[in-house]
Amino acid sequence: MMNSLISVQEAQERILRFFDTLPIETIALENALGLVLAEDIHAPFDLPPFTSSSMDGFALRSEDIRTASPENPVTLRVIQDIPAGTFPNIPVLPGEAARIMTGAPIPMGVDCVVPVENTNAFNLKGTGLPDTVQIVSPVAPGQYLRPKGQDLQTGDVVLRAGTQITPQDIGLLASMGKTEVRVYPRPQVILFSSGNEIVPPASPLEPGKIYDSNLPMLTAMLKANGAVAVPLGTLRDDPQEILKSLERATQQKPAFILTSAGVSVGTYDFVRKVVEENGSLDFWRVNMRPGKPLAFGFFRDVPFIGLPGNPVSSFVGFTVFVIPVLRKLMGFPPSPPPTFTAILEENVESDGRESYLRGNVIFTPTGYRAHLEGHQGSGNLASLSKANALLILPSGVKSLPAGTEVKFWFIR
Ligand SMILES: Nc1nc2c(c(=O)[nH]1)N[C@H]1C(S)=C(S)[C@@H](COP(=O)(O)OP(=O)(O)OC[C@H]3O[C@@H](n4cnc5c(N)ncnc54)[C@H](O)[C@@H]3O)O[C@H]1N2
Ligand code: MOO
Repeated sequence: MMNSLISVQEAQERILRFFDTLPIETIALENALGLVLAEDIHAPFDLPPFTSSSMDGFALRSEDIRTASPENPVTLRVIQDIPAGTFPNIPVLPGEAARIMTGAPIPMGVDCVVPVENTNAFNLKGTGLPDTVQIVSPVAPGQYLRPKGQDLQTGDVVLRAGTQITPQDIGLLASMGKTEVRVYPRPQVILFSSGNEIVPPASPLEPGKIYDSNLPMLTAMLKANGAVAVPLGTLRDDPQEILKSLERATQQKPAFILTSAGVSVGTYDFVRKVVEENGSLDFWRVNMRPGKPLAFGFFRDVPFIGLPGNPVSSFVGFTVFVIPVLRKLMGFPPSPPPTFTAILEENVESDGRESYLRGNVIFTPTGYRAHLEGHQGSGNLASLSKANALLILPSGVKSLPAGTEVKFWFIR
């Protein structure tokens, strides 16, 4: 068999060049979490929209209470009650005060609010409006007011195109009355597992069969990265069935088709063959460990990514190749995943392929320290589940001694 491995970087580039950002869509704000904004957002009005009190207390003229002290309190006439949600129409004149609650608009004529703690009406809960109030200390003009437009002024840029929408952004957009935003939408990805030995977790486990871990794992990885996953079950090792299933998948016009297994050199590895005969195969082997038999091409005119069947290989292949594709489709700028450096606590060996080893990294006062986590066989999901990082050995490196630096990505 001819050895035609391409590097991880070349494989990434060869895949990414066939993808573009998806056409912009307007979607409901509640569905926008995690998506990338495709428009600048300007404040449609000032925020806060009116000057309000920041304390429960009394709104008044600061000059009226300049001399107030516990020994010589100033008594003012209480002329109105301003609960939050109302709008006051009566101005406050010299010698007068309005009872006001946090968030309520201030009336005309006042320039400050005195918190209840500085009055003789310390507990306002459930009390009727008093005729007078005694103020026991002065406050400066402007105190305990939240001025109109303090946070944002009409027309200010609130969020820039390219921002990934967070829960706090959703809160901010809602505070401006927004119900929809223009975003790069979620790509729809159709995925299959494959292999005659694979059965779905609900069914009885007969001899020679194993439960399908890849379809649920890859579905979850797609969702975790913002895509709409459409898992369509397991392809049997039968070229006709694989062909029919892939044809059905193309009718849904997915961003791409993702499969696990059936891409290696086994007698019954038909997935790659069906793609090759009904489209084109760009490459199918990468100089990496695990995850070498990774296939990329087109089935008809739909991009196809075939991940290796070994569950850890599938996980690593998804992390290295599928996440960048999703990010590009969803309008993220091209950038490598956050990469950190740790000191190895043990010797680490590989075979010279670019390697992604399961590790555990802890933070210490002198920086991150890393050790391998469990058996590195690419079928072993328990060690992957236990690991919190993938330790990355560059291509050509067969060993790294304890005490040297290793690059890593967090995976939990
Ligand atoms: N002669 C060679 N044999 C193999 C090579 C090779 O270069 N020469 N590469 C090995 C490597 S590395 C990998 S990775 C696998 C990949 O093979 P396939 O992608 O064709 O996958 P299968 O052979 O069908 O399955 C591999 C392994 O994974 C299990 N599997 C498959 N699907 C699932 C699933 N949905 N859930 C859980 N486990 C799954 C399957 O039962 C096999 O044990 O090929 C090596 N062989
Ligand atoms: O590449 Mo295989 O993925 O080493 O297990």
